Amino acid sequence: MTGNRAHPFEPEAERPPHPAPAVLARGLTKTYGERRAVDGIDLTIGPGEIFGFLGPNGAGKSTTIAMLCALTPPTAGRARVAGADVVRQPQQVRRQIGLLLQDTALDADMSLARNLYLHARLHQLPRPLARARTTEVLELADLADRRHHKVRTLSGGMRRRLEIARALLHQPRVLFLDEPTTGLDPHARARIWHHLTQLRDRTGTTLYVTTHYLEEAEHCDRAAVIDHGRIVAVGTPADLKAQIGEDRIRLHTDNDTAAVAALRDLGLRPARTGDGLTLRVADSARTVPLVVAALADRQLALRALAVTPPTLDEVFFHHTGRSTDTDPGTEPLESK
Ligand SMILES: Nc1ncnc2c1ncn2[C@@H]1O[C@H](COP(=O)(O)OP(=O)(O)OP(=O)(O)O)[C@@H](O)[C@H]1O
Repeated sequence: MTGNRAHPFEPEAERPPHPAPAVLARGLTKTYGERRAVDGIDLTIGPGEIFGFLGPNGAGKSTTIAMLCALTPPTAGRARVAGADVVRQPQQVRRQIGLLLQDTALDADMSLARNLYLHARLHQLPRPLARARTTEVLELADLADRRHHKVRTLSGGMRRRLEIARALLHQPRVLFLDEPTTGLDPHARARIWHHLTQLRDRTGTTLYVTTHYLEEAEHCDRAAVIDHGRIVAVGTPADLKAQIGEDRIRLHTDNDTAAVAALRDLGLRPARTGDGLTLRVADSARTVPLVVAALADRQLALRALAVTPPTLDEVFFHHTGRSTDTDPGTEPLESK
């Protein structure tokens, strides 16, 4: 967490003149009956940060967004978004945020420009400003040359860029995007992330992005992992990986059964994978030479050896006990 101030909930006038965090939450909680959908989360997100919010279905992502967007009040705890308190200043919060939900409706038979202009007018932008902002956000979305095309002619990725553009019409300081890449193919997903990064660089907008594609945390400045309403890990992608600090060594020998015994003698816990053995170790640079020497001692021929750093999926698994990884898996031999 960054940028904590001593008195984050002081009234506006008494606050120091430096920019407020884009999002600040302390002990934010939402209960439905007995169920704690969000259970005391703390967040500090800096202006212009791209912040990822990762978690499985039902973890509490949407409820957190709803509280931060002043759409539902917290049961306990406090939050400020763009400097405004979500309970005491909900209108101010709503004016300063953009929200892109998954089922955002665009009129497919209307032109891109018309969709945007009408949306701007709906949100009370005066006509000249609505026209100017329509042109500006079409340029930001890299869709200016299609302004008169009908929405139905767009690809899925372009459509998503148009939806993002629409959420930017009123120049929000913080844009919340709920699963913006869901339903897109990998190429289109990569383009959306490229687009989001450019957008942040050009406008300074803070982006708060939920995703269940774990590899997408790599595009974020920082990400949090939420499970059962609690944040179980937060940091840069590198921090998150370092928190579990385990490299994976995959190896294959001419006699893996004998290799298992050799590795256990070194105090390691090899697991069988489809085509060989896998080890998880804190320090692969130190372990690999020991492994190679131990195998050589037993005259076992090493056919292959590869070291991979932990993936974000492994971070998630480490913290939640669940995984979206389709990897054939590494069952410890002891459990067989
Ligand atoms: N209005 C509600 N009434 C009762 N329980 C709710 C309500 N809204 C959410 N919940 C419960 O709170 C928990 C968190 O839900 P939430 O929708 O925030 O999770 P999520 O991480 O956004 O999941 P998903 O990706 O499936 O939307 C879930 O157990 C859900 O069933």
